[in-house]
Amino acid sequence: MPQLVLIRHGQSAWNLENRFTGWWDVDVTAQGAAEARAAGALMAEKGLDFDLTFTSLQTRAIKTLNLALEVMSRLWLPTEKHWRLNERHYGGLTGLDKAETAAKHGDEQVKIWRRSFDVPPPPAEAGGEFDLSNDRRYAGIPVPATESLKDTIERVLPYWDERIAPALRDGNRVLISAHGNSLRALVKHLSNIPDDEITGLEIPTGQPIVYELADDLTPTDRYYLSER
Ligand SMILES: O=C1c2ccccc2C(=O)c2c1cc(NS(=O)(=O)c1ccccc1O)c(O)c2O
Repeated sequence: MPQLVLIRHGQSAWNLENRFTGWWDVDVTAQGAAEARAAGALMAEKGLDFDLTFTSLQTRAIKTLNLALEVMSRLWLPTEKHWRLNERHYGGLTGLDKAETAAKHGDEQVKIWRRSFDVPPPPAEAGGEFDLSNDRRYAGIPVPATESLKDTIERVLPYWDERIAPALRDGNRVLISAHGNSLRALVKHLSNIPDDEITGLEIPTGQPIVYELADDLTPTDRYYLSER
C-alpha cells in the first residue's frame, strides 16, 4: 500500500510577523524547529518509515525535513529538492504584513484576493528588495513575478506526475516537506477538492498528514498522525 506523508514547514520568522513570504527565503524560528523535531518524534513513535523524501528549494521546508529526519535517525534517506514545491509567489505583496497590505491596497482588494482562486497579486518589481533573479539556486528557472493559487497548482502538479507519483507506484514510502499552498495543490489533486473550496483549506504547520493510497494512488485514508 503506497504511503505518502505531507508536512508543512514549522513556524518561520515572517509567519510570526504575519508577512507574506512566498519565494523569499526565511528560516524557521526556534519554535518552528521544535515543531519539526516533534513531528519527527511522532512519526518515529508511530512506526512510520520512508524510502524517498522531497522538498522545495526554500530553507524553512528543507530544515523542517532535516530536523524531522534527524530525530528519526533517517538523515541518510535520499532527498530531492525542487522549485516546483516552493511556496506560492506573492509578487508585490512579498514582505508586507496585514496592516501594510490593507494600507497599500485597501480592505476590499484584500477580500477579493483572499477568496480568489485565479487572481494573482500585483507582480514583484524587477530589481526590488525581494528580487530573486540573481539567486543562483534559480539559475535557468522561470521565477514567477507573481502567482494565483491556480498558477501555483499548475506548476506543482507536473512535479507530482513526473517524480512523486512514479516513486509511489514503485512502492516507495514518501515524505514531502513543503509549504501551505504547494501542499494545498497536492491535497486538492489527491482529494479532488473543488476550486472554490481549496482557498478555505488551511494546512497546519508541523502536523504530519498521512495519505494511504490504493495502487492507482487514489486515497483510501487520510488523517493527521496526531489523531491516530
Ligand atoms: O491578503 C491576502 C492575500 C492576498 C493575495 C493573495 C492571497 C491572499 C491570501 O491568501 C490571504 C490574504 C489575507 C489574509 N488575511 S489577512 O487579511 O488578515 C492578512 C493580510 C496580510 C498579511 C497577512 C494576513 O493574515 C489571509 O488569511 C489570506 O489567506
